[in-house]
Amino acid sequence: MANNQNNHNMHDMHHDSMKHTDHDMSHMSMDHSKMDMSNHQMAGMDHSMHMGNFKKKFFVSLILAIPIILLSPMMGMTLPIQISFTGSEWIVMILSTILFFYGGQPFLSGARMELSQKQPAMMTLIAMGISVSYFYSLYGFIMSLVNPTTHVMNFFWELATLIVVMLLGHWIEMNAVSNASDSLKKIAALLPDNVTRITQSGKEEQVSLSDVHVNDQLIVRSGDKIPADGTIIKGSTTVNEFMITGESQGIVKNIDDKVIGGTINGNGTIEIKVTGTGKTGYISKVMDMVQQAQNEKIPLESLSDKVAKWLFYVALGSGIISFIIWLIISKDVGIAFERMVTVLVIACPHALGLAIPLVIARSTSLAAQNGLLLKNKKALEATNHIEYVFLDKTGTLTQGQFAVTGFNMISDRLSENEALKIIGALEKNANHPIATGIMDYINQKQLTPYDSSDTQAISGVGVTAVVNGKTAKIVNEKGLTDVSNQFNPSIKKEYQEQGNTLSFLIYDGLLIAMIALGDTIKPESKEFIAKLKEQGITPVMLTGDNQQAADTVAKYLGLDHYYSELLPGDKEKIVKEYVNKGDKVMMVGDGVNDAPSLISATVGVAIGAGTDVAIDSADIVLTNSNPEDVLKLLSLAKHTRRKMIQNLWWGAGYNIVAIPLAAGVLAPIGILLNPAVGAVFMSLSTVIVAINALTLRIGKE
Ligand SMILES: Nc1ncnc2c1ncn2[C@@H]1O[C@H](COP(=O)(O)OP(=O)(O)OP(=O)(O)O)[C@@H](O)[C@H]1O
Ligand SMILES: [Cu+]
Ligand SMILES: [Mg+2]
Repeated sequence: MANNQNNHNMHDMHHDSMKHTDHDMSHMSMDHSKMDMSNHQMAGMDHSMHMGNFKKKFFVSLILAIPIILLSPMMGMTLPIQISFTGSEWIVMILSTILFFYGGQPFLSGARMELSQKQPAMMTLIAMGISVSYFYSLYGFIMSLVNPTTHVMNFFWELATLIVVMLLGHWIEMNAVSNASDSLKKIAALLPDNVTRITQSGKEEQVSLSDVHVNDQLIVRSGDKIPADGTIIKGSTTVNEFMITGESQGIVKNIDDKVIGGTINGNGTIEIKVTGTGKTGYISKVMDMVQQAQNEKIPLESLSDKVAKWLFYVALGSGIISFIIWLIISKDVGIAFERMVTVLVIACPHALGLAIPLVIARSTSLAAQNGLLLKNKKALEATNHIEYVFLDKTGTLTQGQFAVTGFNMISDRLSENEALKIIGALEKNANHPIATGIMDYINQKQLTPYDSSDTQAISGVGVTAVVNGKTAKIVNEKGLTDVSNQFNPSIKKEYQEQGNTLSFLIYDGLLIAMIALGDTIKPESKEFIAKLKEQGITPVMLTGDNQQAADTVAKYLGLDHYYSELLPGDKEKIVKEYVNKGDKVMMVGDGVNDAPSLISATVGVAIGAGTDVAIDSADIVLTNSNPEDVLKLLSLAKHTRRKMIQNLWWGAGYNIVAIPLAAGVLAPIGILLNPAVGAVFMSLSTVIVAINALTLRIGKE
């Protein structure tokens, strides 16, 4: 019901009418305690509260309107079922008065709100429309009582139909609004009420979800919804994470794998250890993000606000002008008033107020279902103008799952196993994908790493720590500046040609060993690069890895541009250079070393499996680790924009035709709308806008 002049406005209004009206809450399936959400976090909820309100008012008003219509003499027309008797005009007047105050109440208090904020808008227009009809009719009624021979027309029946149609229109519309933001609600309603917890003594107990805490152990049977975020401690299964990633295929999960509350457990029974529930849970965080995104304004929205404001004055002006002209032509105040009311009603910029928000609501929830989390609304808009996509290599274009492909001793000071134990000591606490690959290798050999202290990452180079009292380092070639011995370059040649990443162990200033690791390119990456190029977007790879490895990947993927051996600062510098030149740049990355450049880019996109820093720095998060989701993002951005512009036309542009029509320019050829028909037109434009928003899809290109 509120047009979105601004969000505060909306909220205030909701609270305002919440105090005054009773709500039908029965349709609300959401349990607040579960997710700990306030009204402000879920715009959709506010709307549905009003729906209850409009629905009831609509039906009551409809019942009141029937006798009014039947008992009213309709401007000379005689209906077959026309009834009137002595005193029946009193019934009409009394029922109309009730209808005006009861059915008109949402519009009247909405208008009061708008006026108190000095922002007259659609509620004011509607309120003016119904007030003019009511008070003029009342005046006509009194006049004909005083002097039965004067013929002052009243249009109580038109008032009645107008209010009924307006209530219906707003009810339908709220329905559409809440459908658009429905998928968020669906996510919230995902969690089961009761869960099975394992007590300390190993027994099973049923508890309600609100009593579950972090570190509790829960049993999730096959087919059940997973009630909280957690780590699997027993069993294995497949999980359907459709709600979060848009990917409907089950994902295999084993012990130590993470599961997300709200997703659906497939064929296995598992025990999980809870890592997050309620507010700390993943879904709750996602909803916060989405909500935040909906709270800022994009340029098209500010435009629609401005147009809506103008429309108010245009409507008021046209209303007054048509009143004057019709008064001159017809010399009948009643007819002139009727024209004015029709103009006021038809111009209600209702559809306009909803044009953009509805598309945004639909677009954000569509995005969430497809594994694209928009942390920032402007980012989606900016995505439309992207010229360059900068891509991190490791973890973005490649799997980021390293396997050791070779291990060569350079010095014979230490044994192979000793060298590996030192490497293990360095890598066991590191979180780089290389570290994970190396640890797998060491574990396979069943070696126990030494203890280490003072572990420190050398960004873009490697790791250093103190092991057995001496300084140990694992570094790439950049880190080989101060070693006392040399190595024969022929040992690295073959590995390098195959695009391996090479790391060297330095212990106590001596170069000890070389370890080569290979990563695999994601199968989707090649097509992704090709499609970006097709769309005229230039892909550029930015990597901290060595030149050879970068070159191999670039050649394979058909990338014409790449930068290698970059330190985190270098990535940011390159991004900034382009941005400062005025280029629109999207950065896609996952690692710690991508975070600064994600912030600097026009649009920063983090790959979901990435590090928290990357996710925090990004504008958009892809929950799947599939780079092709960038294409979905581009498509969504394009379609969203298209729908917004279409909706602006439906919401505002239709007035170009409707206002003159309502004012009666076609009266000479016999077309004259009455206020209720005007209200139908205004509702129609809103419904069109809503349907248009709901049909937003992500394209295939
Ligand atoms: N824990 C580590 N163990 C061994 N080498 C490391 C480690 N961390 C970083 N390095 C070395 O530093 C290089 C750059 O790392 P950095 O994290 O900056 O980039 P990256 O993530 O590997 O590549 P990309 O930028 O494509 O994601 C790596 O290629 C590797 O040679
Ligand atoms: Cu309206
Ligand atoms: Mg990286």
